[in-house]
Amino acid sequence: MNASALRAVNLTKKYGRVTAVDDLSFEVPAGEVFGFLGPNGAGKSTTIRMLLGLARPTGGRAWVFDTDAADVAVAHRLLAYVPADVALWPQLTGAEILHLQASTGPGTDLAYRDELVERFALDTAKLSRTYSTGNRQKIALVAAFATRAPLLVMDEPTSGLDPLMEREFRTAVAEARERGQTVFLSSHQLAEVEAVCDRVAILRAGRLVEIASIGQLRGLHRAEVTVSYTGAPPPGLDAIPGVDGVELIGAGRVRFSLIGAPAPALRALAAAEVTALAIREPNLEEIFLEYYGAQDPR
Ligand SMILES: Nc1ncnc2c1ncn2[C@@H]1O[C@H](COP(=O)(O)OP(=O)(O)OP(=O)(O)O)[C@@H](O)[C@H]1O
Repeated sequence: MNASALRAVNLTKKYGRVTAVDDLSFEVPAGEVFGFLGPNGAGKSTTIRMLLGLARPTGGRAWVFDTDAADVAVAHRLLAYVPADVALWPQLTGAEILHLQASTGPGTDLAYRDELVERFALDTAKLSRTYSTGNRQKIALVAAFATRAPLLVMDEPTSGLDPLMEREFRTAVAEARERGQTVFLSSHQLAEVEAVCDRVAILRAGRLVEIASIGQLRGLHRAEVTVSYTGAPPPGLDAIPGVDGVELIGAGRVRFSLIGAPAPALRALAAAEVTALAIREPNLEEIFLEYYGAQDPR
């Protein structure tokens, strides 16, 4: 089997004059938990629809492992999908739906599924038409996590979940990773992506603006450094590459932002009598805002 669980090459989708996805290429190695981020209208759902064979690309191609994404009969044996708006058969109970999905999908671990039903606090005896949005989402999540499909594709899967269930979701993603499943997770919940993903792709106006591990992303963005010292302030900070916004904040404290390797700044600090040093790395939300900040994404 191919070492890539998902591969997009020059994937493009135009709707009339709107280019929803523009020449997108990326690869998700098997076993990775991959975050797919972007503001509203960036092209995430359109990309997912092409990866699932639900929309035909205007240009480019996508593969699910070795299978062309358009060959849905084969590709969908390798994946489980949780859509953003979960629609269930209204006249079936949760249990009946889980049974149906286990018997038609790519193979289900029934014991694990029953454990997930407990952990997600689902009452599966109810008719699904009585379920809230969050409960419909939980049925779709339980059905997907319990499959042995090597790839799980999830589009905004936790938007309707409360914080306790969000925690279960994170645990279930970690368990999927331990089993070697690949998870492709489109999300607006940046703390969640930060907590569970190995790498993230950031999309803007249909184009890939960044693809990197969370650690690499932090390295590309500003960290905030606060230094306490006695005696004279550390000299020459302003002139150090990567150092910006040097600011004396009260007696014996200086703050500045830092991009890149900290070694030159640390050498300058060594000339002062430093009593405390704090480096706060940006979180994913701050990084995201730096990409999208003041600008209109479209
Ligand atoms: N069927 C369609 N016909 C015309 N334009 C479309 C269609 N589907 C999507 N678009 C346009 O393509 C662009 C990308 O939309 P898409 O739904 O993929 O974004 P998204 O990143 O998933 O957004 P969100 O976070 O709001 O779900 C938008 O400008 C949207 O208006």
